[in-house]
This record gives sequence, C-alpha cells and structure tokens, in this order.
Amino acid sequence: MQVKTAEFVMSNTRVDLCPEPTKPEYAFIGRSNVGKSSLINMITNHKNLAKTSGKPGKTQLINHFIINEEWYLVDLPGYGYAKASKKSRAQWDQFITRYMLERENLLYVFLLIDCRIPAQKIDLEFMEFLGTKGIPFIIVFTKMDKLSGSAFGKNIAAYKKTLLETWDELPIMVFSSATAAKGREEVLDIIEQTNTDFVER
Ligand SMILES: Nc1nc2c(ncn2[C@@H]2O[C@H](COP(=O)(O)OP(=O)(O)OP(=O)(O)O)[C@@H](O)[C@H]2O)c(=O)[nH]1
Ligand SMILES: [Mg+2]
Repeated sequence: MQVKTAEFVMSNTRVDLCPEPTKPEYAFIGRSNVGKSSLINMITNHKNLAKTSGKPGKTQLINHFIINEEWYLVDLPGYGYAKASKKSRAQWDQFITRYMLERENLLYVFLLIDCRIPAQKIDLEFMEFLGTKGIPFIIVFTKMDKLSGSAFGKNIAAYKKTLLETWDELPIMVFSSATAAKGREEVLDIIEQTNTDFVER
C-alpha cells in the first residue's frame, strides 16, 4: 500500500473529543522512548509528522493523523518513564485505559518493544490488559539497527520464550528500524489487510 497523504488532525486527552469514529484506527503504544513517534514518521515517510525526542516523555497526548484520507494512525504517550510524577502516571493510566476501552473504531494496537531490552513486566502487563479486554495487538520490535544480527536473534528468541509462558500462541510480530526504514512494508501490509474488517457502528 502507498501512503499518498498523511496529515495531523488533532491532539487531546479525551476519547469523546477524538475525531468521529467513522474510519479504521491503529494506535502505537509502548514504553517512553521506544520509538513510537519515529515509527509513525518512517511509515508515513514524513520526517516531522509526529514529534520525536531523545528524551523520554515527549508525546503527552492522543495524537491523530489521517492517512490517505482513509484511516487514522494514533501516536500515544509512552508508559514506564521513571521520572514521571505519580500524578502524571495516574492521569496516563486513566486516559489511555479509557481510550483503549472506549475507542470504538480502534482496529489494532501496535505495541512497540525495544529489541535490545529483555522482556519487561510493564510491557507484559500491558499485553495482558489488551488480551483480557479482547483488543487485538501486534508486537513491533524497534531499533533493530542498534543490534548485530546474532544478538538480535538471541533477544527475539528469549522474548518469544517468555511470551509462550503466558500465551498459547505468539502474536504477529514485526521487526523494525526507523533509521534503516525497516518494517515499513510489513506494517502497511497489516493495515491494508485489516482495513476491510472495519464496520462502522
Ligand atoms: N537508532 C535508532 N533510534 C531510534 C529508532 N527509533 C527511534 N529512535 C530514537 O529514539 C528516541 C525516541 O524516539 P521517539 O520516536 O521520540 O520515541 P517515543 O516512543 O515516541 O517516545 P515518547 O513520546 O517519549 O513516549 C529518539 O532519539 C529517536 O531518534 C530506531 O529505529 N533506531
Ligand atoms: Mg512519542
């Protein structure tokens, strides 16, 4: 699939203020600094569509982008930022949980994992939350360019093993690098294949 147009629509913290849920939506979530905003830019081929930063905690709101005037990509704030205050963590929990549960046009969540880091409790718990609520998700391993092929293979094998301790089968997985433009076609293919599942309620 080709990305012909990609435009910013709006930012907010409230589901009821998001765009009308009349088009399929795909959200990007994961720990702060994992590369959510960078991946959105890479996929859409727009350098600065989503704001990125070397410092964790850059994205703070629910950001909607419309692609080809047909579907939404949503950049979300990350979780697990050690320096975030208790209050801001509680706020994150509240509005992200609401978004996940109430956003009726949300088709898939892309859950990003840094391929260099061993399985983290916070990510596994978030997957469990999605599983319990029946929200379909895809794992995207990020920053592949930062590891050699053998270290990467070893880390992914260990991650799969951890997942199989709780899940009967592995979710779909995509391996990506925003700097090396890897994983773009895979993500776009998933979107193309699932777009048609959308039924307006
Ligand atoms: N080498 C490399 N660096 C990356 C990649 N993806 C993101 N980065 C870098 O990682 C940092 C964080 O990227 P962001 O895209 O802002 O991360 P985020 O998940 O949106 O972070 P928050 O909005 O703070 O939750 C930036 O310095 C990016 O340049 C990648 O695939 N490879
Ligand atoms: Mg971000």
